[in-house]
Amino acid sequence: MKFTKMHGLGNSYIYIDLFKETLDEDTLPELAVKLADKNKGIGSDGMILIGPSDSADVSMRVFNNDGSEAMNCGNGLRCVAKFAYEHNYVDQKVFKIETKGGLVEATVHPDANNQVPTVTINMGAPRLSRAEIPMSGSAVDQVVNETFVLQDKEIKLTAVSMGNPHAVIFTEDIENIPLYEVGPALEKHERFPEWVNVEYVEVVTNDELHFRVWERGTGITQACGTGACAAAVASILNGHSQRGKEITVHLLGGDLMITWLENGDVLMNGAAETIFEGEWLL
Ligand SMILES: N[C@@H](CCC[C@H](N)C(=O)O)C(=O)O
Repeated sequence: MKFTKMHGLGNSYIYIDLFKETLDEDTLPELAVKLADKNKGIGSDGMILIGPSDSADVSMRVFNNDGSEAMNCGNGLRCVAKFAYEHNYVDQKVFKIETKGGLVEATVHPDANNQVPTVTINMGAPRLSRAEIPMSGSAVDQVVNETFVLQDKEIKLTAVSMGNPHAVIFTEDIENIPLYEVGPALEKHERFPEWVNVEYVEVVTNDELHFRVWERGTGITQACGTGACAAAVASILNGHSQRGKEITVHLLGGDLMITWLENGDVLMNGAAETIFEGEWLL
């Protein structure tokens, strides 16, 4: 089986091209775990499948490195867009990608050699009600700076779905956050029936945020694209940032530019890189 390892700001996945490869559905979770293993596999944050779609130009499926399947992946979308354009699976610079969390629109920005260093994804509108996150409690309510008791301590969180669930916690000191304790405890908390990605955000200015993530099904990663979108939306919902204005999110692996447009959609712009291609022999 041929594969390509790609990353978006250090958030790396093993990409399999289902235009060429055939995989048995039952083996996918186990394959993701094996490929992602840094000692016995290739090493990555998970596995992403790129394939044909009935409703869009290409499709993306995402598996975390614990084998769980996610509905969406922002860094993965930019890499899928780059891959699809560079492999001529699309012939336009603007095209649609199907995810389990819905359809998104990709715009690639190719260089003079027709290679794609950066991509903008229109992620669609964030989903903000508890039912859409999902999170227990009154279905229609939004969760903005809500007090949450976690292991007898109070934290304040804002919940945002970008097709996948995020819990955003604001901090005044990003270098001293209890991510290793709060991340796993909140990720699998019973109030999030599908579990949750956990983000800490420090507001630098109204258009600049520092960001750290504990990803559902993976743990700490260098970057999370949907998480950066959720952080920008949460910053606006909490009155720290402005709608319609680009926000630079500083992640461990680099920067993403996020804009929550007045029409409701969220734009994410950032890098996508190919690391290497290879053949999986096991
Ligand atoms: N790294 C991703 C998100 C991957 C899925 C996530 N861990 C989940 O389970 O929802 C991104 O860049 O958005």
